[in-house]
Amino acid sequence: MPTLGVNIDHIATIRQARRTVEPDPIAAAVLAELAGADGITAHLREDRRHIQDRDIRLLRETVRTHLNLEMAPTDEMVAIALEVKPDYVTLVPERREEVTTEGGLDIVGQTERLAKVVDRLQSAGIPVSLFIDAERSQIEASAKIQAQFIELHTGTYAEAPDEASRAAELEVLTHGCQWALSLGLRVNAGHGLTYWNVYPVASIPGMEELNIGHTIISRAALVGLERAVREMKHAMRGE
Ligand SMILES: CC(=O)[C@@H](O)[C@H](O)COP(=O)(O)O
Ligand SMILES: NCC(=O)COP(=O)(O)O
Repeated sequence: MPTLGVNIDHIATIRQARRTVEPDPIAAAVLAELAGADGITAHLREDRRHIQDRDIRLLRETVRTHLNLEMAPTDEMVAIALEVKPDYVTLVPERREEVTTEGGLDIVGQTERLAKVVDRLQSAGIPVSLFIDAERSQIEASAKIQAQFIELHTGTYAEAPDEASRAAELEVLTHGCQWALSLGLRVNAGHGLTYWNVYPVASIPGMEELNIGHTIISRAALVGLERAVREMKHAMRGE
């Protein structure tokens, strides 16, 4: 059964709605860990729409499980990662006008550039995960540039319009995970997972960590963060 990385971006979304100081993502990370989160994920976006640089620096000081910094593969973000030293970095695609991440990073189309970013981070002792679609070519390219992890984009699975297409997407994720493991990659997954769709993905053999945010924070707004995290841990076990 995979571990749970709680993405606290949307605690910061609520704070930024008023450009104020609450709710504090740092407090949210503490509560999430107390409730059983195995890791904390935070996405420092180029436009700082939610997580701020201050949040990342304080999370580094306070997270007791492990800190996953999601970021675009830019010089600015690499410099921040090298300074803060998260437990691992997940490289994700970003477009300023996107509402949320729309797909996986194109490793095949920018292999040389991303190889340099992966090397800079991993040479500094920061393992790198590449957020990709479960396509064989992207998985092979990720192994070629020697990333330690991939994170399979589960958005297409999550947004599947019916049971048949969802089952087909689950097969794609399962085969992608198996292929990645055969190439020596470690495998995480995330994006769009909810209490209702998480169990089949959590059941994929070899899946190491699921990064889940929006659905947990949405439930936390109604029942509290500790309960929302505990219920996600149960949902991942099919309970
Ligand atoms: C890569 C991914 O799917 C998420 O981890 C990402 O953080 C989504 O971006 P927002 O949190 O800004 O929606
Ligand atoms: N990488 C996925 C993540 O961290 C959270 O995505 P979501 O659950 O907020 O869609």
